[in-house]
Amino acid sequence: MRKIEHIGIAVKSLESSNELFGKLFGEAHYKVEEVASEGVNTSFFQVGPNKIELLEATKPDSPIAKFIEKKGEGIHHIAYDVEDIRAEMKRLAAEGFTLLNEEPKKGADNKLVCFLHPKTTNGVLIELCQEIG
Ligand SMILES: CC[C@@H](C(=O)O)C(=O)SCCNC(=O)CCNC(=O)[C@H](O)C(C)(C)COP(=O)(O)OP(=O)(O)OC[C@H]1O[C@@H](n2cnc3c(N)ncnc32)[C@H](O)[C@@H]1OP(=O)(O)O
Ligand SMILES: [Co+2]
Repeated sequence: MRKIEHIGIAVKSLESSNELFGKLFGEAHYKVEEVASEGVNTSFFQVGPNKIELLEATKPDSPIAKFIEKKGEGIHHIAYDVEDIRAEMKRLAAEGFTLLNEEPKKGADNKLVCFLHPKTTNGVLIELCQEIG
């Protein structure tokens, strides 16, 4: 893993959170993207070298809707940039981590992604991201 690619934050309303985080960071989000396969609307902020992803549920069975119902709004996952996602998935599976998808899937912002079950990572949902070249 090379660096943190983004931190994902679950929010109830993308519109009001875009305003809030825009004020916080002193700069507006640079992108909004729906990822229908995940049941989410996302927006992205660049804060110096760091990227923040806000996530709003688009359907009741979205992971974000379920997370907010149980834990409320807040940090939902940490995503790490990897060079070769398939190699990293193979390495982590061999180390005993539970992968939530067997094949990389299309994420937001031009990435292939894979998630690790938080039960195997001390309660933190981890996302692997590889830039689609
Ligand atoms: C926009 C695309 C992409 C990107 O490009 O960046 C994204 O970031 S998409 C983000 C949304 N997608 C996902 O989160 C996909 C991966 N998540 C899942 O597959 C599921 O959410 C899950 C982690 C397997 C949990 O699903 P499920 O078992 O159906 O839900 P429960 O609500 O029953 O939770 C079980 C258990 O897990 C705990 N949990 C759930 N989410 C998280 C989390 N984000 N961080 C930490 N823990 C989490 C939940 O609290 C339950 O624990 P217990 O109550 O103790 O059993
Ligand atoms: Co993410």
